[in-house]
Parts: sequence; C-alpha cells; structure tokens
Amino acid sequence: MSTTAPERTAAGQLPVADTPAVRRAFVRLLLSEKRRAAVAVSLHLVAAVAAAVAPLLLGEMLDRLTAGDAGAIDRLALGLVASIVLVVAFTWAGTFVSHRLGERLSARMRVQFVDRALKLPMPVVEQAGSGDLMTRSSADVPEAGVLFRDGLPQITVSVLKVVVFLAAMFIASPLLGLCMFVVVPPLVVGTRWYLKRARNGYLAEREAESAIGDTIGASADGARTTEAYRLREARDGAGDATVSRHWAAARYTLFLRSVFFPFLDGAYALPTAAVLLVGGAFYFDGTITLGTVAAAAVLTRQIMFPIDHILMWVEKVQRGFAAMSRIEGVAEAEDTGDGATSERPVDGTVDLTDVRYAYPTSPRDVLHGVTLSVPAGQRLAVVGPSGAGKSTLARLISGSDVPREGRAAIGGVDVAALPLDERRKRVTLVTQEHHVFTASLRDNLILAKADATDAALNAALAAVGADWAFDLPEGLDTPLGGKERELDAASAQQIALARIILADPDVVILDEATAMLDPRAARDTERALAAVLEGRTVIAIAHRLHTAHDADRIAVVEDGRVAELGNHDELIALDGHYAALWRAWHGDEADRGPQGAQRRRSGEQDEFATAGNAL
Ligand SMILES: Nc1ncnc2c1ncn2[C@@H]1O[C@H](COP(=O)(O)OP(=O)(O)OP(=O)(O)O)[C@@H](O)[C@H]1O
Repeated sequence: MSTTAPERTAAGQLPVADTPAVRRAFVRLLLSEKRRAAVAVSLHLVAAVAAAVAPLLLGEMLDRLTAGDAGAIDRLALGLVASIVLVVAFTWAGTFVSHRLGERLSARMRVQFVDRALKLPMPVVEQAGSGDLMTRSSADVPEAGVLFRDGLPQITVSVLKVVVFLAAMFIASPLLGLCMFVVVPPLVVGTRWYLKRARNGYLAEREAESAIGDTIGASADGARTTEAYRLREARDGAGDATVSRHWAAARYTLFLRSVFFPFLDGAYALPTAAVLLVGGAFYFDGTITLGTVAAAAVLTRQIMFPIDHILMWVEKVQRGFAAMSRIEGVAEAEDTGDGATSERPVDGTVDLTDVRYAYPTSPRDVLHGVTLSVPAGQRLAVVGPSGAGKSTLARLISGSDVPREGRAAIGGVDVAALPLDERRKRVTLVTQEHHVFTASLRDNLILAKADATDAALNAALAAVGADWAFDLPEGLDTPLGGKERELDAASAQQIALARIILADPDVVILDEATAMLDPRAARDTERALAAVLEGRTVIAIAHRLHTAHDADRIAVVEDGRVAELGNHDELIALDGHYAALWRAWHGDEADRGPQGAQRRRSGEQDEFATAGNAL
C-alpha cells in the first residue's frame, strides 16, 4: 500500500486557503454566535462536574462500608442519584443548545459560500471548471457542516469532560492522577504521525473527486462530439485516469486510518493498567484506600471515552478543515471589490482604446488593438466571421475580462475597476445560453430586480412578447423548469430578455441573444426590445443581417480587428466586406425566387451565420 501523499492541488482549480486563514475563518464564525456558545459550554460544564462527582461518591461509599460506617451510605446514595439526575438534565439541555448552535453556524457558512460563489469572476470559474465549484458546494460544504453541527458540540463536551475528570482524579489522589499521563506519549506520537499526513491526504481525495466530476461532465456534455470524432477511447482513458487518481488518494487515507485507530485502542489500556498497578501497590502499603483506587479506576475508564471521542473526531476535523480550506479558497478568488474605483460612469458611453487581449490558456492575442467608441444611447451591431473576436469584445465591455493592454471604459470609467454590484447595475451581457431555474416565474424574473412589483414583471414580459406567460394557470406563481413545465428555448430567451428590462442597465450587450428564436419570433422580440432598449447603449453581436441593418452603426470585426465601421448605407457605399455580404445575402434571396421575396416581405430573414462565416 502506498504511503506517499498524492499531489495536493491540481493546476487550474480554485484556490485552497492555508491553515491560518481557515483558523481565522473558523474563529470568526464561532464569534458570530458567542452568546449561544457560552450557554452551551456552561450547561456541559455542569453536566461534566456532576458526572465526575459520581465516581468520587462511589469511592467514598466503598471506604465508609469497609470502615463499617453504614450511617453515611444513605446520604451518599442520595448524592449519587442527584448527580446522575443532574448529568441527564444538563447533558440534554447542553446538547439541545449546542446542536442548535451547530446548525446555525453550518447555515451561516452555506449562505456565505453561495454569496462568494456568486461573486466569482467569470474567467476564474471558466478556468477552474464547473466540476470544482460543484464539488465544493455539494461535497465540501456538507463535510464542513458536519464539523459545525456534530463535531464542534461533541469535541467541546469531550474536552470539558477530560479536564473535569482529570481534576477529579487529582482530587481523589494526585499520585493516581499522574498515572493518566502514561497515555500521553503514545497518543502524541500517533496523532502527530496521522495529522502530518491527513490534511494533504484528504485534500488530494477531494481534488480527485472534483476531477472526476469535471471529466464525466465534459464527456456527457460532449457526447455527440465524442461519437462523431470517435473519441470514445480517449474519453474513457481520461475517465479511467481520474478514477485511478481518486482511487490512489482514497487508498492513502484508508491506510492512514487503518494504522491510527488500532494504535489508539492499544494506548487506551495503559492508564487503567497503571492505576490498578500503582493503586494496588499503595493500597497494600496502606497509603491509599480501596475507595480511592476504585474511584480512580472508574474515572480512568470514564476519561477514555471523551479522549476516544476527540481522537475519533481528529479524522473528521481533518476532513472538515480540508473542506473548509476549499470553501475559504473561494473567498480568495472572489471579487471583493477591494481596489475598486469610487468613480461612477457619467453615462452609457462605451469606449475601447487600443484593446489587446489573449486568453489565459493561449499566448496568442485574439484582439489586436481594437479602438471603438459608442456614444450613450447608440445601437452598434458587431458582425464578423466565427472566431473573429466578437464574443471576446463583449466580455471586455461587460467587465467579465480585463484587456491585456488598452482600456475598456463605460461612461469614462474602466469597467473592470467598477465594484461588482455597480458593474452589474450598469452593464448586462445576454448570451444565447439562458437558464430557467426550477422556481416560479416570479422568482425567475426577480433575480434581476428583487423588489420589482407584479406590474413591472408583467410589463417586462409583455415588452419581450412573452404572451404565453399570461396564460399560465397560476400566473407569476406558476412553477417553471423541471419536467412538468420545461420551457422551450424561445421562451427561456424571452425570460432572459425580460430580466434585462427589469435590471435596467445603461449598456446592454446582446451576444447572439436572439439566436435561439425562429426568424419571425426573433424579429418580433427584437422589435419589442428596440422600444424597451431606447435610450440605452446597445452592442448587438449579430448573425442576422436585419439586426445589422437596423443598427445605428455596424462594426465589422475580422481577425481581432475592426475592419469596417459605419452605418448600413456607408458600408454599402464603401463596397467592402459588409457590402459583399449584403449582396451575397440579397443574391441568395433573389435566387430563391418568389418564395424568397415573399419571405422577405413578411419580415422573415435568413440566418446570418452562414453568410457571416464567409466574411
Ligand atoms: N475561453 C477561451 N479560451 C481560449 N481561446 C478562446 C476562448 N474563447 C474564445 N477563444 C478564441 O478566441 C478567438 C475569438 O473567439 P470569439 O468567441 O470571441 O469569436 P466570435 O467572433 O465571437 O466567434 P463566434 O461567432 O463563433 O462566436 C477564437 O480564436 C477562439 O478560438
């Protein structure tokens, strides 16, 4: 069996917080509930004292009996019963309070995690892969939750019991109290051996789990591509490699446990043996009474349970802290707004100045010095062949990414320097990927504006032509998503567009946002949107010619540069790429004869994409 810890962090994953940072986070969380924590500790302390008194009373009874003093037995027996009642009552109350405390801390941690995950910059999530974030939320958050819900109360109780029982042993007999310490050297050695290896071992196990999630997710998402290019063996190989990594990591932690726990069982027998041996010798010597030896022996057994509990939790605490390192790691990648500018955009003017950009995964620039100014309220259509850099441009304008060189500004302020909330308020990027959450229509809409009234929600739906929404059986409260009411792509897109209206940004970037709609629906939605978007700056990445035709200006992007810029008529007069494209499209339409002409008259248009790719 391997005894080498697997690699701790995989490249490209979200950060993992170091031990001091995790400790600080843990203390911060605890301090947020300090009053409840104090009540829980006090209740458990009383229970532990009452539990330690019982063996002392038992020893006393034994000594009185051997001395023939039967008169005191009744009083001692009453005391014994009282201590047992106190133990039961205070343990119950302490457990109740500490579990409630644990639940509250666990809930607080979950809320904090979701909050931070939502503040992760998009490039960070993309680079890390969604599997990593998913594993952190679905495996690490519950793992750390166990630490707060069960670990913290049980460890606190156990530590209190060890301290109180040890004190009781010293009260009974300092000499026998010292016997307890024979357990310390083997425990220290064993625990140090384990702890030194466990953190990295469990971190590696978690990371391997994330990698499995990523690989399987990628294989499932790309199933068609896998079939089409006969990549099945390669994908199987990638899956096998991540499973093997996980297997090695899990085997390593199993090895650690299979050495540590049997070792502990052996160590526990030592103090009882020492107490009986030393106590027996001094009893025959006459220096220690039989009752004292009996009380010390009972306390030695009693003290082993909480020690065992603590050590049992060492493993889970390791797991919990490893999970917390990954949860806290998200905070390190979060967009905290530190260093954000206090300047605010004066209007919705978009300015790109000599912007160059390369994706982190490739050294090659995909934008080569783009300079473009879009006055507030103007509508710019961006057209160009696939891979020209249109979506990259959109990401830079939205502040999701920062130019490698040059500047992307809104209303005179660097957009990426704006605090996240402000940026989200000012600029909205709508892509063709729309998510409908399994929740009511209302919940799906108020994501964009938490305090929107029903009238505002209905107005937004009407503006994007989502008439189907008014026929829903429970109106805005109708549950969407899931199997019962799965929305088609067009309706999902309308919800996304209605969210823009509610969010009310200065700048809207439509990245092929109406691509999923059939041509007539797209045109209807875009017409409706045009009215709603009036007054805002709109950057529409277009693959349908009518979108470009209707815009105030058109930028033709080619190979990461703005090749042409002007309105429809100017670009036709320029007789460049756009004009060629327009002619190709017209010719295409004419070639279709009366049917094509009829379709154009009725407002239906052909996809831009095919012609666009020819640019
Ligand atoms: N996440 C990424 N990592 C690395 N390279 C990328 C990434 N996204 C895009 N690229 C590359 O950047 C270049 C510009 O891509 P971009 O998506 O901006 O083009 P586009 O004009 O929007 O294309 P399309 O119309 O097909 O969406 C392409 O060469 C593409 O391969």
